Amino acid sequence: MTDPVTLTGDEGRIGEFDEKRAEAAIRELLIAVGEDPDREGLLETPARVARAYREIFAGLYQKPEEVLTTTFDLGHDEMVLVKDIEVMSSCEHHLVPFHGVAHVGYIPSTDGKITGLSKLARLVDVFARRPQVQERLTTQIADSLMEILDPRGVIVVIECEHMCMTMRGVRKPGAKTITSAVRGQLRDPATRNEAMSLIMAR
Ligand SMILES: Nc1nc2c(ncn2[C@@H]2O[C@H](COP(=O)(O)OP(=O)(O)OP(=O)(O)O)[C@@H](O)[C@H]2O)c(=O)[nH]1
Ligand SMILES: [Zn+2]
Repeated sequence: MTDPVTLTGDEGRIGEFDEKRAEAAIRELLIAVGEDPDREGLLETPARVARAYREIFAGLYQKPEEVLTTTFDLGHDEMVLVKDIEVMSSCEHHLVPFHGVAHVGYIPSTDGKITGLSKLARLVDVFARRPQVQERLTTQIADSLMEILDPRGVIVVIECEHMCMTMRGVRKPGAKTITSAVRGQLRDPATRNEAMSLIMAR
């Protein structure tokens, strides 16, 4: 078993993942849906699901500044854009997945402070691995980049399919939700259009 981790979400809450409590809750849920948690196939399920949730919500215990630690002063002052970063998140209304891709771009600060490309994908994970709505996921990525890298502009575009709209409820597989957040110089229509055409190019 992994050690308990301290909860350091951006809302400043303090706590840790309570594996025993999660396990008991899953057992209760199985009983509530009319299953028998003591039948052989389900014996390990509460513990397994608890461990799965710990992983799925791991972003609750990470701070964005912890993943954006590697920065370089390269003096590069043009746009940097990483496209098609896989997003795997959980809808906070139904606790089922929504998944798709994120495109994250920024124009570095005037002194050219940039970060490692993989760190942008790690930043997406920090916020995706929490109970989320797509709009908040999008703005949290944009705002934390602005705060930590002090860039001249940021653009975040996310395209996702929500399982709560496919496996239940309205049942519309294939429907995609697109959200965007632009900050700083990327609000300028010409710069924003340049970024959007790079994002849309296949
Ligand atoms: N804005 C937004 N809505 C979301 C997101 N994920 C799920 N939802 C929506 O949250 C809403 C919750 O609506 P409710 O009426 O409270 O729940 P419900 O009865 O399960 O709704 P249905 O999904 O329409 O069956 C639904 O319309 C979902 O499609 C998201 O990331 N952003
Ligand atoms: Zn949902």
